[in-house]
Amino acid sequence: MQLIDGKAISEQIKQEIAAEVAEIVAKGGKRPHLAAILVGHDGGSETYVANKVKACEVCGFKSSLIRFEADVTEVELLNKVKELNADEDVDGFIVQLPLPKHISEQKVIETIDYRKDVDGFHPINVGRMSIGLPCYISATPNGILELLKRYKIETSGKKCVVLGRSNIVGKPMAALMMQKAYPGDATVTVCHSRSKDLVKECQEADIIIAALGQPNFVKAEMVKEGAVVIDVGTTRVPSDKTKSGFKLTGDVLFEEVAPKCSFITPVPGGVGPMTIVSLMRNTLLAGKKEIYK
Ligand SMILES: Nc1nc(=O)c2c([nH]1)NC[C@@H]1CN(c3ccc(C(=O)N[C@@H](CCC(=O)O)C(=O)O)cc3)C=[N+]21
Ligand SMILES: [Mg+2]
Repeated sequence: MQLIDGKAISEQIKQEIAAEVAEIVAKGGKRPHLAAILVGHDGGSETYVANKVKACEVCGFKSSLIRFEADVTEVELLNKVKELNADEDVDGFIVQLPLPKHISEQKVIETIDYRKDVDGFHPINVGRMSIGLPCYISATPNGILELLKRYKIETSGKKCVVLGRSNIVGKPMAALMMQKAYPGDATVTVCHSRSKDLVKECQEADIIIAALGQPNFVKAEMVKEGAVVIDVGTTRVPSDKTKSGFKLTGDVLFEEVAPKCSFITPVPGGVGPMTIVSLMRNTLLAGKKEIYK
């Protein structure tokens, strides 16, 4: 069994990005600038956004954090999005999800200029991704592709089961794993809460990508000997054993599943850090205007 070290790879990629930024700046080019909008004080969102700001520092990016209280109106938030769309200094920006119930996430995403949508959530980027055109690919699926690549994991002709059908992970992940490329060329099955034979599908899978948000959902009996297991889950489960009072828990019952795997990602230290690094890479592309002018 080989542990996929997302943390180590993410550190390596950040150094690669930092070197490229240093070169750009030395030649008189512009330092990439990522802005993030954070609404409310959700613990998970606070941590993820703080990690993004830290990663910007390591990569040599400029970063701006814009905060709103949870009772911000949709109009106020949309106005800030429009302001960032028009701000020539900002190369890319994200609005951290989830948003409070009174705000339409879809409306916010569609208001972001797709040329600055470094999350890759705008329908133009999603559409371009699904037909293989240059675009911003959403960070978590892209981070997973990078892990498969760096560990030289074979995907062509493999049976890949994606658990979960969210717009930000499950759907794009399935589209990417079936594309004519490496990583890709897999036979993809998507399972979700209404699937009838989820256990059987998993048992037949060469690659399982678990993105349901249900802690410890994937058990040993669901996994074939020698399978590759990618765990996207990051649920904060209460725990009295940690200082923070919670334990970050994946969708895979790691202790039980790991011995059966050829490769597995841990939580934390697997997909999460790669998600952040993918966002950094998209921001670098935005700064260089490589995808859209
Ligand atoms: N607009 C938007 N873009 C996102 O990309 C986005 C989002 N909203 N909302 C929530 C999800 C989740 N997500 C994670 C980012 C980093 C870690 C991460 O850094 N995880 C660390 C540990 C973090 C910790 O200590 O809690 C790890 O797994 O090792 C996890 C999850 C981005 N998302
Ligand atoms: Mg789901």
